[in-house]
Parts: sequence; C-alpha cells; structure tokens
Amino acid sequence: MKIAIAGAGAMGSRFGVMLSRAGNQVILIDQWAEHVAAINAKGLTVDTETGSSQVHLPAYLPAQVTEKPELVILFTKSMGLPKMLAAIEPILTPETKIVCLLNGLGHVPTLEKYVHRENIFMGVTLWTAALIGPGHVKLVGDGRVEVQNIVPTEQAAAEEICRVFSAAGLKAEYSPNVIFSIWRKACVNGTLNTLCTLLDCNIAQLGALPQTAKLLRQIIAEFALVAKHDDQVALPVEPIARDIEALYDPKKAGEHYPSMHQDLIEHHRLTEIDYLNGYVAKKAAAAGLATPICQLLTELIHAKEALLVK
Ligand SMILES: NC(=O)C1=CN([C@@H]2O[C@H](COP(=O)(O)OP(=O)(O)OC[C@H]3O[C@@H](n4cnc5c(N)ncnc54)[C@H](OP(=O)(O)O)[C@@H]3O)[C@@H](O)[C@H]2O)C=CC1
Ligand SMILES: CC(C)(CO)C(=O)C(=O)O
Repeated sequence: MKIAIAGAGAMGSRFGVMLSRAGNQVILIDQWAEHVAAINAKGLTVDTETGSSQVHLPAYLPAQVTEKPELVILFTKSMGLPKMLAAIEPILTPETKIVCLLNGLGHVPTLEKYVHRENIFMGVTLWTAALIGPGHVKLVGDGRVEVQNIVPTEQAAAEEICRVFSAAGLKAEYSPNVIFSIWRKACVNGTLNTLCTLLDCNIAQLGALPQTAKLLRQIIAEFALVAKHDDQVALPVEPIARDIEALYDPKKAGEHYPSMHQDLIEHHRLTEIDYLNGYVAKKAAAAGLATPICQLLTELIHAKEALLVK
C-alpha cells in the first residue's frame, strides 16, 4: 500500500519503519526541516533493544510532496494537526483514507474541516517511541492499535487498515467503540503525563507516591463527567484507575517518561495539555460542570511552559 506518515517524529517514524519493512511504499512528511534533511542524507537512525540501524525512507517537507498516497497516518502533536492537514490537502484525493492516532481529545472536528467524513478513521495506540534528535529515534517495547471508521458504512475499510497494520507487526484490532477507547486513553495521558511532568518523575516513581491513588481517581472522575455529558460515554472510574496502575510495573511502562515529560522537561517544547486536562476543563466550564483539578493542572502546566519554553 502507498502510505504517507504525516508527522514523522517518534511515533510516525515507528509506524513508518514497521510498515515499510512489511513491504508497503512509505514516505515520511514532516515540518521540521533539519529532521527531513537528516533522514534524506543518512537514513533514519533507529535504536532498539538489540542495537542501532539506518532505515532508508524518503522524507519530505509538506510542500515538497507530489505523490498521492492511498493511506495517510497522522502523527503530529495535537497542536500541529491543523497546520499539517492544511499542508497535505493538495495530495489528498477523494479516495485517500486518513487514520488519526494522536493522543488527546477533540480531533474529529479538526479533521472534518479538511477530509470527507467517510475517509476519516480514528484510533488509539499503546506503542511508544522517543525522538532522540533530528533523524534519530528510539523504538523499544511492545504495543497495539485500535482503529474505527466514523461513518458506519466504512467498517470494511477500517478492517483493511487493521490488516495492513497487523501484517507489519503493529497488532491492530478493529474497535467497535473507538470514542470510548479515545476517552480511556485520554485518562491515561491526563493522569500519568500531566503528573509525571509536574513532578518530574517517571511512571513507576509516580505510582510509588502516597498521594497518587486518590489524585488519579479524582482526575478520572472529572474526565468521566465530561465524557458522559458531551459524548454519552460512560467511563468506569475504578477499572480505568486499576488499568493505569498496572502501568507502574517497570516491565510495562514504569521506566517510561511520558511524552509530555519528553516535550516540556527534556525538550522545552509546548505540551498537549489543552487536548487532555485542558479540554476537559474547557468543556466542563461550557456545560456548567465543575472540574477544579483539571483546571488547576492545566494552569500549572501552562505556567511551567511559560518558565521552560524558549
Ligand atoms: N511518544 C510516545 O511514546 C507516544 C506518543 N503518542 C502521541 O503521538 C503523537 C505524536 O507524538 P510523538 O511522535 O511523540 O511526537 P514527536 O515530538 O516525536 O514529533 C512530533 C512532531 O514534533 C516536531 N518536533 C519534534 N521535536 C522537534 C524539535 N526538536 N524541533 C522542531 N520540531 C520538532 C516535528 O514536527 P513538526 O515540526 O511538524 O511539529 C515532529 O514530527 C502525539 O499526539 C503523542 O501524544 C501516542 C502514544 C505514545
Ligand atoms: C506511554 C503513555 C501511555 C504514557 O502515558 C503515553 O501515551 C505517552 O507517553 O504519551
């Protein structure tokens, strides 16, 4: 399949490398000129548990692409999504399918401004990856993917995307209720990412703190309030909290510094907070609901951004 990865940072590179190794024709598209130049000059440097290798994939700035892909996989940061969609609009045909695997909430209305609804596929992933520098990523660990169509007639196309992903080892499953999965994943990021970033710790260290269990449940309960009000999604607080707590195990994600920590603490870049706790606080305010903890966490992250982002 002809696949374009739009947003070829850590996660986009992971998907690009795995899909290319499975025989797909993959191109990488990214706005970061130094990263694109490094990949084209010497290949993408991929570090894994077993060593380092160079993977040769064509990389482009959005304005340079002329090929028309059959499938586009979006992996920008949430705040980069509109700019990327506007930039790749010229290469989209009425048949091009788009899969959005970003963390965070509220992406469908953005996608609908650029893509016909029947071509939009939403998903979540538990794969992880880290961007070490331009043209250099670290891909360790295991993961899986869930994908669903947003227009009911397009289930077969979603299942085909899952088949292509799974043939590349990405372990994709058709999701019968992706909106629930997106909210559940947002609970993971709205707790672990936000708290690890504010406390400057990894997931295992967060899990060992006496305050964490209660705080986790309070944050999830606020997400549940808005999920129910806005999307009629019922989020069960206790089972979601237990699933998140299972990630403290160093054999799972315990050693991992969440992507928000990588963005703000390590790279002094803006975070996706407005698509996580900030989204919940904003939607709650609009509906007259109280989500004081999400409101406070959002303000603290923005304050830390003001201190750290150049
Ligand atoms: N990393 C992870 O383990 C996981 C991430 N996700 C989600 O996947 C999506 C993509 O995340 P991820 O792959 O981590 O993002 P990255 O930060 O690795 O890359 C995203 C984009 O940010 C820009 N960028 C990154 N670093 C720099 C830099 N130093 N200078 C200039 N530009 C830079 C690049 O594009 P541009 O210039 O166009 O902004 C890049 O394509 C997010 O929604 C994230 O939450 C989901 C699961 C796990
Ligand atoms: C790995 C995980 C689940 C950690 O919160 C994540 O999605 C991230 O780092 O953004």
